[in-house]
Amino acid sequence: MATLTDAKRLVVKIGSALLVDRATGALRDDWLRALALDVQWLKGQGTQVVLVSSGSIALGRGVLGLPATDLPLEQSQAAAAVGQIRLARAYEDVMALHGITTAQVLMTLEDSRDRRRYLNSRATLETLLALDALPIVNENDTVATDEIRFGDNDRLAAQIAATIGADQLVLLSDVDGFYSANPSDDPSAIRYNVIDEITAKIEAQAGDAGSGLSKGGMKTKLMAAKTATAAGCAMAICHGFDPRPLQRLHNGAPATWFSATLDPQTARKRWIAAMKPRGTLTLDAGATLALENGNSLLPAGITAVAGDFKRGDPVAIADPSGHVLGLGLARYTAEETRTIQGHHSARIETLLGYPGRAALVHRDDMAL
Ligand SMILES: Nc1ncnc2c1ncn2[C@@H]1O[C@H](COP(=O)(O)OP(=O)(O)O)[C@@H](O)[C@H]1O
Ligand SMILES: N[C@@H](CCC(=O)OP(=O)(O)O)C(=O)O
Repeated sequence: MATLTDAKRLVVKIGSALLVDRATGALRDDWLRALALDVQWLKGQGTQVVLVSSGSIALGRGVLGLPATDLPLEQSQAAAAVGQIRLARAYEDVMALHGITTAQVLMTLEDSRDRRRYLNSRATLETLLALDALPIVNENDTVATDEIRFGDNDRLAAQIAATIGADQLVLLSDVDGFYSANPSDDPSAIRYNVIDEITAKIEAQAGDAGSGLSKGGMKTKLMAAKTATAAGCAMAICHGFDPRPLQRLHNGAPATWFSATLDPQTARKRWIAAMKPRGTLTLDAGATLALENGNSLLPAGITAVAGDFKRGDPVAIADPSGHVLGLGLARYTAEETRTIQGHHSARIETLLGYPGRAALVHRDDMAL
């Protein structure tokens, strides 16, 4: 079974009920201060951490004097606008005490559906992690309309975990795991320790959210588990209300773990391999060898470009004899590729008139 400190890359989702006091609508400062200790401890062990934090609507509604009931969309968006700025500030203040730089990342569902935006958000998150910043992600509630929103951060967190190839996702909740029935309605319900496969029986056992502040309940947590585990990321649901929940989990606090059956790299390569190519890049012998040695594909090694593709589209990669080696996601359009093919990466800016990325297909975006 997975343990927390095995994770190289960890995504932690924090539900509204943990951050915001239900009775007063105020931020739970002590809890947040203790969370910073958990983050510092994990980073000290070499784990890269991304937080997905809810709480903007719960915080903002208190400030605006809105009721703690379901709000109309415009009011919840207004509450999110007021709450998000406070939430970001609170994280910044508390993490700065430990020398941790925070970064606010606001996402919409479209950012994960559109491949270009998906690749851009992935590159930004990768860069933030490389620069040792702590990304704090939330849905961009103020602009996301009903049809195009995640609506809950359980699925957003799973999407982020899949996007950055995290190996573990922890959902800090107001319940210590997934039970055979909603434990607040059925005291005889039993908690699962490990779920290897999400069967129809398990799906039938998932209920809605219990508290007025929360959105998802177990239904969205199961959807999150499907997304995460299919991307090679193990997922835990555990109780987050008491201080230092991550250290508690590490020390054996009760939880439900959803197992991942493959690693994130393999999952990503399978995902790419299943795509339909929009064009073909033919390589020279040197580039073919470079790819076989695990390198990215540079424009210099391309001898021919077929098809019409946009940035982020899948393209087939062929050796000099036309034999298809595999698939990759292009970082340039077909037109741009034709302009820079056969040229050294240092000349890209001169040829295109704007700076570009050195690799045409990054090795992480390739399935050979
Ligand atoms: N099978 C189940 N096992 C555990 N909790 C369940 C189950 N079905 C429904 N729930 C409810 O889901 C709640 C947790 O989800 P939610 O309220 O959305 O929390 P969060 O704010 O962490 O997203 C639990 O408190 C419980 O009331
Ligand atoms: N984006 C919303 C969070 C929605 C949500 O999933 O809430 P929760 O069930 O408490 O994790 C907010 O910041 O209020």
